[in-house]
Amino acid sequence: MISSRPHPYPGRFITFEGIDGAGKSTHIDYVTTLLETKNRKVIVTREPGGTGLGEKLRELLLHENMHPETEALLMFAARKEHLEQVIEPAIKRGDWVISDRFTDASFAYQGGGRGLERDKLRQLEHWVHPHLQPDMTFLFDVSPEIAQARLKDARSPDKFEREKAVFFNRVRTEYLHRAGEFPDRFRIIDSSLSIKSIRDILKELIGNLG
Ligand SMILES: Nc1ncnc2c1ncn2[C@@H]1O[C@H](COP(=O)(O)OP(=O)(O)OP(=O)(O)O)[C@@H](O)[C@H]1O
Ligand SMILES: Cc1cn([C@H]2C[C@H](O)[C@@H](COP(=O)(O)O)O2)c(=O)[nH]c1=O
Repeated sequence: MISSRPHPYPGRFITFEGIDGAGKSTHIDYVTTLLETKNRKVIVTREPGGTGLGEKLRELLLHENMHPETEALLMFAARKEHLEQVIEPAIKRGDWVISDRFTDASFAYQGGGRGLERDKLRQLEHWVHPHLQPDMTFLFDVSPEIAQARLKDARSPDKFEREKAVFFNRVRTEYLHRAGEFPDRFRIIDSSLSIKSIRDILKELIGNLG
């Protein structure tokens, strides 16, 4: 059972989620600047990654084929390091942590995309962070067709980005399912809107976070 309080610390933990190319990175920069103008100390990080070991695991995860359960276990292994070394120390100090992806991505990609049972992922979630959840999760929701058109020519695709639209439709559906399970935490952003419209929405939502 996951605790109803997100965590006991004075800082804030905000996560950005969505299918590849949904626009997370574009808006992380904007939200960081917004928070810094309010004199918040902001730590921007990402998953998989965020630590020395996590970045090594990211290389394997994004480029090597492996069994879906191996993929899930390595995602959570990287997450444990990330929590211990970066996320928890920062929010204990009172800083604001913005992470480009967290556990919802494992439910969406390894669960929805690869077909792993939710129950197995819940067990890993409970093992790795039983008493910590993000304060707020922005889900950038957009069709795989729009996202893939945006990513086209941006960079050479990794293992996930080479997946077909049918995979990303399953990932998107699982993200929306997760948002339905945790409506207090999730804010769903229509990522087909213009960058300017999304910024206006984010400004209002961040303002409400205190
Ligand atoms: N609302 C938007 N309208 C039009 N283009 C956008 C919008 N948001 C982002 N883009 C463009 O789409 C591309 C992908 O955006 P971005 O890198 O932010 O996505 P991402 O979700 O972080 O992707 P990934 O998960 O693969 O890292 C970029 O070229 C960005 O400028
Ligand atoms: C945390 C996490 C990530 N993934 C996937 C999702 C993306 O395709 C890549 C990360 O690339 P990005 O450009 O930094 O978004 O990893 C995953 O499958 N499961 C996870 O738990």
